Amino acid sequence: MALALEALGLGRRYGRKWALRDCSLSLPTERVIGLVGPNGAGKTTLLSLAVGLLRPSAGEVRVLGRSPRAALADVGFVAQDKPLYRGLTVAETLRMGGWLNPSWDPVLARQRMDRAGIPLQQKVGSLSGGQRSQLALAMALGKRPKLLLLDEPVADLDPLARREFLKVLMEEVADSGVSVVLSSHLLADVERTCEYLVLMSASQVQVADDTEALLGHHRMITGPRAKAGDLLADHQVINAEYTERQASLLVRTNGPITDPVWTVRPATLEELALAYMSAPMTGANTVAAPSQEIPA
Ligand SMILES: Nc1ncnc2c1ncn2[C@@H]1O[C@H](COP(=O)(O)OP(=O)(O)OP(=O)(O)O)[C@@H](O)[C@H]1O
Repeated sequence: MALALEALGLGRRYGRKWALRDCSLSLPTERVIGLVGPNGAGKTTLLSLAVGLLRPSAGEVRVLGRSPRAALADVGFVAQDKPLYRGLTVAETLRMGGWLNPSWDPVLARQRMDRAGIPLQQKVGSLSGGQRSQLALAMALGKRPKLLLLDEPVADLDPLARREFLKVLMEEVADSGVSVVLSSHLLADVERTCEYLVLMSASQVQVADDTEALLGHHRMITGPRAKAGDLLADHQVINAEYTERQASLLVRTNGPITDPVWTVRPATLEELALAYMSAPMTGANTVAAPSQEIPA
């Protein structure tokens, strides 16, 4: 089966600055995939390359096994700024969705508006930011796409609307098998919704894997700072924090940690994301283990 999104050495440069570099990814279908990273990490750039709004400066991206242009009819995209015609009513906007998309599902799009309590006769220009987001999402879902790319779709929804929207997304994945890639800064939402995670920072993908597998491979470890060197030798330390006597380390384990001086517990997704996002980079898509020296 074709992948939802495949990138090979993908990069995009503005002048001399790389917005995205050395990005190689194989994202599976029929999942909700979270794209997480700090401001300026390259998330929007990756999504824009995937829908053909940007051309790569290096490498290649394929969407549903095709070029972005060839896959466009099967891709729903909601851009961060959710562009809509302010002079149209909600009903006119939905009708336009029908004219533009052969696979348009008017019932689904209208249901989304009903569930969000948005009147069909209201002008788009007079909707609140959150209501405009709901409409943009209804337009993307109404297209009945095979792949939905959503750039911070829930950022300006209230908590109830956010929960409702994420529930709808998960239902859509279960019912229609749509694949979803969504960027978000809201780690709690990502933890609840996403079965697969792509962590980005400094214009590079740092790690991409099943959320469960990622959580299974990482541990939070605390113990005596003086013994931290032993761990650095055997496991990949993603992030380390030290007090005078104590070390708190997030590690990617290479096996069980049996030394009783260490307190070992599973990492939360938030700890994992923050650790990778703040880890220094050594090269393409790799995470540097911190220096083998324990800072004084
Ligand atoms: N049109 C542009 N011209 C020059 N630099 C750009 C342009 N668009 C993006 N960049 C730069 O590329 C880098 C990646 O930006 P991008 O918008 O992809 O980040 P992001 O992860 O989506 O950030 P955010 O979470 O803030 O939306 C940033 O350093 C940004 O300043």
